[in-house]
Amino acid sequence: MTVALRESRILIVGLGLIGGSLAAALRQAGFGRLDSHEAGVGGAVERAEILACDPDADEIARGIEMGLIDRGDTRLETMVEGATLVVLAVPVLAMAGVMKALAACLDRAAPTVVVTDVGSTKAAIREAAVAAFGRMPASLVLGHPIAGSEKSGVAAADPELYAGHKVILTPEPDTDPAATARVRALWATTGAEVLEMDVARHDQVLARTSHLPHLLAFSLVDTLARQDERLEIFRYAAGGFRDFTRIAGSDPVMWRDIFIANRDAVLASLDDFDVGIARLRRAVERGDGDAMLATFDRASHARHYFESLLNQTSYQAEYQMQQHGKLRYRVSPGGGVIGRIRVPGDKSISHRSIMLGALAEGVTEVKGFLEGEDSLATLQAFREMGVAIEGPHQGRVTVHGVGMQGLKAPSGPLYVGNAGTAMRLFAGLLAGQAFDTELTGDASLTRRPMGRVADPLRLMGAEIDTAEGGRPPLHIHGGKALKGIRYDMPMASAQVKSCLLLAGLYAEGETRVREPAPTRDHTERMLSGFGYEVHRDGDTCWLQGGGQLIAAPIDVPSDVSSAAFFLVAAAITPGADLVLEHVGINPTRIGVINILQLMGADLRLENEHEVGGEPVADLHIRYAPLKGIDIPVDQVPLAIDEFPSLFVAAANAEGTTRLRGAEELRVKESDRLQAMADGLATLGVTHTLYEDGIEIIGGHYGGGRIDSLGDHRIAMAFTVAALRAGGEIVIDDCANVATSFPGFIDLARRVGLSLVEESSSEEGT
Ligand SMILES: O=C(O)C1=C[C@@H](OP(=O)(O)O)[C@@H](O)[C@H](O)C1
Ligand SMILES: C=C(OP(=O)(O)O)C(=O)O
Repeated sequence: MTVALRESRILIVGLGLIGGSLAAALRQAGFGRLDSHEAGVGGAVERAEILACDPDADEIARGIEMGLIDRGDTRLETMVEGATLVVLAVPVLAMAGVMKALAACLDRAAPTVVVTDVGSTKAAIREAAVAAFGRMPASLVLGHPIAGSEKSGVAAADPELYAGHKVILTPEPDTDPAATARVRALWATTGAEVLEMDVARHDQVLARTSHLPHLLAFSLVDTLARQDERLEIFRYAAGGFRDFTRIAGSDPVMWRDIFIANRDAVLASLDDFDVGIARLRRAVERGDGDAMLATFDRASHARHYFESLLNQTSYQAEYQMQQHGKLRYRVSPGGGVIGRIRVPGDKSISHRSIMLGALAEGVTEVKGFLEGEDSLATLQAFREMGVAIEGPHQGRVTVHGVGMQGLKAPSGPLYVGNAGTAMRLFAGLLAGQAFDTELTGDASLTRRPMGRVADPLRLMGAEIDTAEGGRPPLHIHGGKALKGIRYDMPMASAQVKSCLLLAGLYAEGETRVREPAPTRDHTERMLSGFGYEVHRDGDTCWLQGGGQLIAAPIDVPSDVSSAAFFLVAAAITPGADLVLEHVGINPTRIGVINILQLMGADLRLENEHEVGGEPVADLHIRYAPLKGIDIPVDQVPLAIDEFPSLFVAAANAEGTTRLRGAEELRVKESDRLQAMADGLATLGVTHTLYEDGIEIIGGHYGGGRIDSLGDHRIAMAFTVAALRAGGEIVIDDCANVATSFPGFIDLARRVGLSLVEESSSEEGT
């Protein structure tokens, strides 16, 4: 928790860009302004002050002139007296001298003085502190604001320099927590986000993410400049050069110091870089396009992932937000549904293809992989754990399996965006690893229940921390010996079942899961396809831990959950005649087909065959009037993701459609019962909402504006509803359609819907 900044006198030692910007940010936040009274809690009257000490008297004069500091001096001993917080903002190599000087005059400071620094490397500064003070003082909290600019000097001070940036503090085990809290308060006041890590980790992380890129930028610019003495070449330098080398304009002295101070960690990161660049060099030499593509591809995905991590949103959605603000669909009423289309690959199977491929011995070739954000998040997470994955390229992915024990600890949290499947299956798989992991997701996923997996995993011996109410993030402690359990699932969930089976691979003995109703069995099928024995007897499946997976090719069928939107579109539109090719018709997934047929849809399965252990067919649907039905309760888990579109079918059926026993819909990407009920109400569809279901009376309905709540399936369901609406339907917050159905808009237009995508920043908001 961050406490408020209560210092009465802050002394900044070293008034350059970093120290000056700190003063500017504090001033901007109101600290030490004439009209403010931060000093002292209980009514002290003195105004808080910012003082500076710098060897350059001109810098101090400029600082005073700019209103950043109250006064300053070139001698430390005259300034320390009365300071409550001292910030050392001198170059890294000057730190040792300053620490010594400080140690000599600290008795003049307030008894509770806290000292911190801003140095970019920490081990060398800790050494300097120990040399100066004889040990690390409990009131010295080392820190590093990760912000900077290629400019230098107090004249370039920027009050916004730290806003939204990270500041890493590296307290020691015996650092006074109250001192840490005060340094936190200092940085929080500048608008920075304050984190803590240990010194060694800080130096490694910074060597890779900051020091190495600076070294490369300095080197590249220098190499090119030397080759062309008149610098003629820079006349032709385009954006790529500018983007890559901006940081080569940074302060040379500061960077010299950093490379001296963080020598070992920088050399280690340079060694890694050498290996990578040598590999690329060989690929270029040999004209090995595949190798180049594999590298560029991994890098490009990693870059997008990095972006999304920063923004904590799924990556296409994030890109979309950056470019256009929030995405909205504007769907004209009417339209036809005619043609022959193929929807993208199955999301559930795509997730699993990467997971099992990564843990297998050998290389798994996947085709038909869903290039949606959910399954891409799974793919990226395995890259983070050291698995080489090529692609995806038009649905083809090559996973170089590392074996059951071959995953490496990721260097940070694994961010799985919007994907519940990824988080829950990962929980099981990661519980069995030797290393710790943290699983995070976007705002929607962070609201979803994870106790359903954490609780049974704990029974197996896993150690998992969740946020309040069993919500993400999940902290999974590695190195725990798991034991097989017999588990009666309280809800019909394939995610929970799959999570436990994956943990069971790492558990001693047998892991048995009983499901209250059949749920999708892709995990079991794929495990069998990878040579791992999975048994089933009635409602229970089980496996023995300790086996291994052998890579096998995977052909991912089209996703019946995506096909569902077009099945419903055709089912409700007079004159419709549509073929959906190569759709997965696994018996645990065909609830939507069964329900539509019960409602009277003219829906036939053609060209049925099997690919890689999963049945597929072309689905041929023509318009026929629908009638309301009571949805058989045994169909609910088999159609769990298809209800948003089925509700639209119900709104177009004659009579009443009743659904009960579907309380699971309340814990999906949104509360889908509520979200659909609200949208149907907007369109004027008569319905009654229950805790576990809904009754919908079919009939005519109008247009309106719908909030999809960022739920992909709500957005697509109401798009389809427009085919029979009396007016235009506008749907907000649609970017997450890309999580499961990239290209939805194009296919919708291709079959005959009329819609445009627009951003909420455009006219007519
Ligand atoms: O195992 C899977 O791939 C899935 C299982 C279902 O979730 P539950 O297990 O929570 O029902 C489903 O809603 C989800 O889209 C995918
Ligand atoms: C519920 C869904 O997915 P997940 O649980 O993986 O987020 C879905 O795709 O409808």
